[in-house]
Amino acid sequence: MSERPRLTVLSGPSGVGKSTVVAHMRKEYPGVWLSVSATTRSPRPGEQHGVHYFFVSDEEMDKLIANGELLEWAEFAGNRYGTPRAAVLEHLEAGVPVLLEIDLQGARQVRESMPEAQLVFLAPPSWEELVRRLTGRGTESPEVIERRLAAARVELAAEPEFDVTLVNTSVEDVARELLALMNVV
Ligand SMILES: Nc1nc2c(ncn2[C@@H]2O[C@H](COP(=O)(O)OP(=O)(O)O)[C@@H](O)[C@H]2O)c(=O)[nH]1
Ligand SMILES: Nc1ncnc2c1ncn2[C@@H]1O[C@H](COP(=O)(O)OP(=O)(O)O)[C@@H](O)[C@H]1O
Repeated sequence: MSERPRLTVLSGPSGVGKSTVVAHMRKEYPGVWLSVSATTRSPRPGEQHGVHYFFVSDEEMDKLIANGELLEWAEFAGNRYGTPRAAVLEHLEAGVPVLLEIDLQGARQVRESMPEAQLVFLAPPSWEELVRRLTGRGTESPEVIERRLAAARVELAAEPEFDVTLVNTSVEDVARELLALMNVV
C-alpha cells in the first residue's frame, strides 16, 4: 500500500542551490508538483510569470494576504513571498506529491498549519561555498548579497527545527534523496 502523498517543504539559505535542485528534480521526475509562489520581487532575466513566480505588485500582494489566499507568506530581504493555498490543497487532494520551496519563516508557518508536512533543510557543504555560490550566481548586487548572507546565518542556525537535512554537494544526489523522502522513487 502506498502512503498518501505528503506536503514537503524545502528550505535553506539563499544561494545553497534550492532552485537548481528543484529544476533538476522536475526534469527527471515531472510527477512532483512544485507550488508557484507569488512575489513582489522583480523578475530576474529568464524568469517567467506563472512559471518561476507570479510577479505581483505590492497592492496585489496586500489583497492576496487580506483575502486569506496564501497558505503562508513572509518578507525576505526586502520583498514579500507567499504560497497560493488553493493550488496546494487541490494537488494534495488529487494525490499528487507537492513540494514548496520557501524560506524559514514560511516553513515555520506550514509546520503550524499543516503539522503532517515534512520539512527538509538544504545545507551548503560549507559557509565559504555558500558565499561562493551566492556571489557566483551574479544575479544580485553586493548590497543584496549582504542582506541574503545575513539572512543565511539565521537560516543555518534553524537547521535543528527541520525533520531532515540534505547537504547540497551533488545536485543529482540531493534531487534523488529528496524524491526518496517524498516517496516518489
Ligand atoms: N515564505 C516563503 N518564502 C518563499 C516563497 N517563495 C520563495 N521563497 C523564498 O524566498 C527566498 C528568496 O527567493 P528568491 O528571491 O527567488 O531567491 P533565491 O531563492 O535565492 O534564488 C528563498 O529563501 C525562497 O525559498 C514563498 O512562497 N513563501
Ligand atoms: N551542488 C552544487 N554544486 C555547485 N554549484 C551549485 C550546486 N547547486 C547549485 N549551485 C550553484 O549555486 C548557485 C546558487 O544556486 P540556486 O539554485 O540559485 O540557489 P537558491 O535557489 O538556493 O538561492 C547557482 O549559480 C548554482 O548553479
